[in-house]
This record gives sequence, C-alpha cells and structure tokens, in this order.
Amino acid sequence: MQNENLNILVVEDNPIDALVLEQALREERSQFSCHRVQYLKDAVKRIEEQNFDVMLLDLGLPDSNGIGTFIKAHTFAPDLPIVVLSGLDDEALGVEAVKLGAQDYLVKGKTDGYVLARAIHYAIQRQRLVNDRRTAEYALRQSEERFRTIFEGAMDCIYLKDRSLRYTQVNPAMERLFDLPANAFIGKTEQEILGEDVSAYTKDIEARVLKGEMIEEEHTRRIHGVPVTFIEVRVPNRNADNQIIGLCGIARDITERKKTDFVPPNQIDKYSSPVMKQTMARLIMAAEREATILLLGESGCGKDYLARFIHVHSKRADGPFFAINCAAVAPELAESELFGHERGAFTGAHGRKRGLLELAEGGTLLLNEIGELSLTLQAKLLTFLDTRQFNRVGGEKSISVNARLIAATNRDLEKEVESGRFRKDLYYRLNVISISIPPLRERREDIPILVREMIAKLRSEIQLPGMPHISPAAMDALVNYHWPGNVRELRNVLERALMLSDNRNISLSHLGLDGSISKEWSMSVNFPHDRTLNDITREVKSALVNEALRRSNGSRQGAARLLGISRYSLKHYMNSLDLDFDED
Ligand SMILES: Nc1ncnc2c1ncn2[C@@H]1O[C@H](COP(=O)(O)OP(=O)(O)OP(=O)(O)O)[C@@H](O)[C@H]1O
Repeated sequence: MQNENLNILVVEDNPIDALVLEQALREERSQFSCHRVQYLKDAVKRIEEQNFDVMLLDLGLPDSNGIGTFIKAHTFAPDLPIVVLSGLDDEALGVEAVKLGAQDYLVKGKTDGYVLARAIHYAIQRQRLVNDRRTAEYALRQSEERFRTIFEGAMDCIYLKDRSLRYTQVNPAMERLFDLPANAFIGKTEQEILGEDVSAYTKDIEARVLKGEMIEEEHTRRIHGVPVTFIEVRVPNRNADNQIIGLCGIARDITERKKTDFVPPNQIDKYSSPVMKQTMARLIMAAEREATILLLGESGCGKDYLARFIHVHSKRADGPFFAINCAAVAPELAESELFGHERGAFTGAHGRKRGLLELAEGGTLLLNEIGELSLTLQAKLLTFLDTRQFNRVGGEKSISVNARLIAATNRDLEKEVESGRFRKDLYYRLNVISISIPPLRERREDIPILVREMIAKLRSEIQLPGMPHISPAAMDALVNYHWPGNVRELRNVLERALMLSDNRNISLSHLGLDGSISKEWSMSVNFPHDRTLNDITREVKSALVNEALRRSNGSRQGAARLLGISRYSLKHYMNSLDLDFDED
C-alpha cells in the first residue's frame, strides 16, 4: 500500500486547508498525487474523466453543504472510498456520513499526517472489501437469476429433494404435468403424492443416488390414468463441504418419441397355428418370470419382435427396452456399447458413456445374435449374470444394474459350444428358459393373419385412405411360398407389392414370388431314346400340377390359381394326365 502511487481527489474549497492536508500526508508517504477541486460539480466531472483511489470530501462546499454533499458524492460514485472532512463544530455530520457509507471521517485541524495516511489506507481497504462483496453478491444474483430462468422456463420437470426424499423445490413444468401447485409437493415424498405402487421402484434408485451415484433411467408411469414415459436423470446434491444433502432430478417426457417404437399388440390368441399358440403360451409364461430367456429361431422369424412382446408383458413393462445386434457392432466397439466407458478409456473416448446395460436399468436388454459375441465379452457377460455387477471400460467402480437379459440367436449354440466358439457356462446361464420361434413355413396358417395385420400397418404408415385388397390368388401364393427369410421377407414382399400395385389391390403378379418358386425345384434335362417330346412335356406338366396341389394342400382351386389357369382347365389337364380330380 505504501508503495502504491495513490490518486487522491481532494474536494475542498479552502486552498489552505487543502495544502495543509497534502503536506501532512507527504510526511508519511512519498508516492501519491493530489487533485484538488473546489466544487462538487467539478468533483463529479473529474471522477467521470479519471480513476481515483480515494476522495477526501469537505462537506461545506460553495455548491453543496452538509450531509447532502456526501449523499450526492456517494450516490454518484458508490465504489469510491470517501473520507469526509468535517469541522471541529460539526463532527456529528462526519459520524452521520459514516453511517451512510463513508469509510471514515476526519476533523480538520486535528489531523496529522499519520492519522490521515491511516484513514486513507483503511478507507481503501474497507471499500475494496465492500466492492468485492458487492461483486460476489451480484454474481450470485446473476447465477440465481440464470438458474431461475432455466428452472422456471424449462419444459422438463426439475425437482430437488432432501435426504429424507421429500421435495424441497419443484418447477412449473412439474406443477403443470401433475396439475398440482408447488406447495402440494413441498415437504412430501413421491410415495405420498403418487402412491406406493406407482413409485415403489424410485426408492431403490434414489437410495443409490444419495450414496453418490448419478442414475439415468427410463420408465413409464400413469399420470392421471395416462401412461407417460420419462427419461429421468438424478444426481446427488452436495453442500459446500461436499456432503450429500439431497438430490436433484430432471425428467423429460418422451412419450411421443416412444410411440414410434413398435410394441407388439396384446393379442396372444391371434395366431391360428398350434405351434405358434404353444410358443405364445411359453412366451407369456417366461414374461411373468424374471429369468434370462434364450430365443432361438431362423433369421427374420420375429425374435426381436417377440422379445419386445415379452418385455411389454413382464413386470418391467414400464421400464425401458433396448436391443443390440451383436453381429452388427464392430467387435472393438461392442464392449463399450454394452458396458459403457469412462472418459479416456481408449482413443476417441472423449467423455463418459453409459452402455446399453446401464440404460436398460429397470427394463429389458435384448442381445440379438448372441452367438457373435467375442469370447472376452462372453466372459464379462457371464460375470454380470452371476453378480449383477460390471465395470465400464476403463472404470474401476463396480456398477450394479437391475436389467433383465433376453438373448437371441439363429445359430445352433450347442454346436458353437462344441466347437469352442461359445462358452459352455454362459450357454447354460442363458438357457434357463429357451423358446424356439418356428419358421414361417411351419406355421402357414398364420400367414393370412400376418398379411392382413401388416397391410393394415403399412396402410397407416403410408397414410392410405382405403384398405388395399389382396386377391385370393395372391394370398394363396403367399401361404404356399417357402419363406426362407421368414416374417421379415413377408413384410418386404408386401411392402414392394403395395408399391407395385400403386397402393391399391395386390394381385399375384405384384408379389414377384414366381421366380422364387421356380428356383425351388430343379429339373435335370436329358433326352432318353425311348421317350418323345410329348412324353417329357407330359411328365413336366404332371410334376407342375402335383407340386401346385401339394402347395395348396390338395386344394384344386388353389392349385389352379398357382398355375394361373381356371379350375376347369386344371380338371381338363388332370384328366389328360390321368390324375384324379376330386372336387374340393
Ligand atoms: N408376429 C409378428 N407380427 C408382425 N410382425 C412381425 C412378427 N414377427 C416379426 N415381425 C416383423 O418382421 C420383421 C423381422 O422380425 P425380427 O427383427 O423380430 O426378426 P429376428 O428373428 O429378430 O431377425 P434376425 O435374426 O435377423 O435379427 C420385423 O419388421 C418385425 O416387425
């Protein structure tokens, strides 16, 4: 302080008094410069032009007198420390000025250099403290205002809870969603507001947050009877000593987004085939348990679709459903996709990422094409199934997750085990309940139902005004096709047929199945000496008619459609080929 070159503004109309002050000060310190003005209006002007460290202010000036002089100067320069100079007879004014914000007062004639230097020094120090506090308060106010803007304007629900999980603050979005005023929440627990059943699961999650975890999860709750799906993040709320004093939660309503996820309809009895009826019964039975499920079946037969069916019929229906296709994820990324990673766990891991297993908290995770999982990840998955805990890639902390696993594969896992490509222990662990999904060709009775359902769905997807009609011949062909690509192929064929038919009536020619039918059987061509072209043509015709009859399960009507001839022509053909034609 002593070495600082102080810039002092002396507001004093009496030049002798001003000189005395300056000289007194010079005895105490060498580095300062004094600028003297006689009028208050000049003081104001100087302050505008220049920065001063302190003002020495006489209260009796030609243009202002008494305490008003201080008030005006202080109002104009609230951050500048002011030391008031009072006369011997008006010391009380000095005291009053200090009460109003002056940093000190000195009585003229009783002030030596030491007292003056000290008064200036402390005035500057005190004013700095005042200014710092003011800046801090301003910053705090600003941050509070910013917080308030976010808190009040957010479309997401934001709330704070104390350690006993009682609400201490809720934002307007939350009031709107629940149609309750904020004071109906304050001091109450979620259970008291929403009921034990609705929010029983949050107790467990929030207990973990109070231990320091940040948890993000997805769930569906009934709010005023309407299911609403939320993605909710909860973080611990800490005080200045880093102690957890409660939690803060942010919940976003993602109901609209979820509507685009296809959820299988609740029609267990919709299938006609006995084999699918049995499969559905097993799926329902499995859904009601908590065990891991293994779905087996050819590609496209509906393993993903039925895994969702299990999820929506399980106790976890309100939780999230996630699926990963192990064959579609690059092996080097699969671990992080499944288990997540910590920041910097590997090149490119810029931030912390939560894996699908964590995201499926409270819900179900489908591991499709599980046979493609590397042996290392098989081991990690096994540990998770045994302990319900895992580590993120590059992470040291064990994370516990309450997610149900469904594994699916089109491979013969037993063979994979024999060849050493799949861990035996994991196979047993996954195989608690295994369900085989029959290929479409083994449940042809279901095809008309599936076709109608899919056409109705495609119609709503492309927003067609009327329901497209499918000709009986086309339906027969669909029922009789061998469907190597299963339900997926059926859907693709229908989608293409709708396009080709201009979204109107689908007939046989729109299906494009004819080529595939001919691919299915082969004919070796040779020319035996003992047979004529007529004989061979007759044989080929017989084979075609027999095949058509087989595919239409002996129906003459169906066979005629497949062959593209009338029922009358088929009868004629069959008679000429010496085949029996029984009426349907
Ligand atoms: N029973 C069904 N009803 C309606 N659509 C279905 C049904 N089963 C499957 N699908 C549809 O068929 C397509 C293929 O089904 P899905 O993806 O479930 O087969 P997948 O067996 O999991 O195939 P992959 O083994 O190739 O992964 C999807 O578009 C799905 O919606």
